[in-house]
Amino acid sequence: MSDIVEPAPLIALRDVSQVFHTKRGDVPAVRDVSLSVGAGDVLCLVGESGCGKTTTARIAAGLTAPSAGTVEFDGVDLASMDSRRRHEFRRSVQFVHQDPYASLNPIRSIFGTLSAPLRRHGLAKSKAQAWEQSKELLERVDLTPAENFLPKYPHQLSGGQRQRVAVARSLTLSPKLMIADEATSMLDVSIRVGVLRTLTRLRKELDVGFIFITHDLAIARYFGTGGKIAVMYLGRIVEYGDTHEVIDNPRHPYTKALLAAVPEIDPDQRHAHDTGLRSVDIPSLTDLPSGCSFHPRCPLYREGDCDSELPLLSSVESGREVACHVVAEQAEHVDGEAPR
Ligand SMILES: Nc1ncnc2c1ncn2[C@@H]1O[C@H](COP(=O)(O)OP(=O)(O)OP(=O)(O)O)[C@@H](O)[C@H]1O
Repeated sequence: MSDIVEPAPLIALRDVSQVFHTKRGDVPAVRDVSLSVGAGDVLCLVGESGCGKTTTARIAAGLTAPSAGTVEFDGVDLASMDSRRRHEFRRSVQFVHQDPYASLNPIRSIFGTLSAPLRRHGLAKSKAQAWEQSKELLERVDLTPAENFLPKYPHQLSGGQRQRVAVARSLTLSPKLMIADEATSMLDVSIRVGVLRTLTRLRKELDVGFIFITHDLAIARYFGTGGKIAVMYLGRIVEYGDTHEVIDNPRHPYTKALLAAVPEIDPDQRHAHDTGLRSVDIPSLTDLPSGCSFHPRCPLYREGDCDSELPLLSSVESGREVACHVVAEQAEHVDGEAPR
């Protein structure tokens, strides 16, 4: 037996589920999700609105306790952490929200926003030190000359500049894991690219792990280079693998439909707009279809198993997992073929 012990991933969600009890009935927002992110790695979570991306991210950040399953950070179960470890965890995991305007205090200057956590955690001993460190943080996120921005208030900045401040604030406590939830989706396209470039540079420079949530597959492809992607549908992961490989060669019919729905500028590529879906309506989480939740929309639908048996994620090729009866069966046939 080998003595080599694999390091624990930075964060690991194991069989995590989240049910919200509402007047409409129980909403199973996340169902049996398992995923992990290592130090310096990136995982993109993609899928349509309401598929459970934010709930998964909030569970990973310890902002919501899951109804079932466990979350481990650095190998320690969140539920069993003592207050010191929990404090460390809170410092180590930072969330960047979609709307920087809502997440920044309007009556606090940028210096006030950045210096508060530095002073509170004893990282800056004096106002002068806090000023220098805040300046460095703004330079890190390409807001220069930093001293011009520090006295300003959020309303005096553009959307892109505000999001850069939100990113700078998330860096104040030197996190190990950043969770970016649609962090660029509210920005104009031209500004979005600049903020994405900054985030990509930070990812490389700081060696932090990233959970990057987006509904935009082009953005996932750009930011998730060299990382993994998990495609979610109605609370479950339906496809998982290397980001570029999944986007360039999707296997699950839902991932294919998501990619086909991406608008195409080139008129020769217009056929790509045909998603192949049998229905555009997304079923309700309070009244999920039997078997595979995707079966009422699925172009590969097969009566018998798809509408009665839940497909679990299974390996269909090296490094690729797909939750689909038909794709799994096709993969088995390919594997079972006699070598020619
Ligand atoms: N606190 C809550 N109480 C009740 N239902 C909730 C709550 N939070 C989320 N939901 C529901 O859970 C489902 C998943 O929501 P979630 O925000 O995780 O999805 P999402 O993929 O991030 O979508 P979006 O991109 O629109 O934010 C949705 O049906 C949502 O209405």
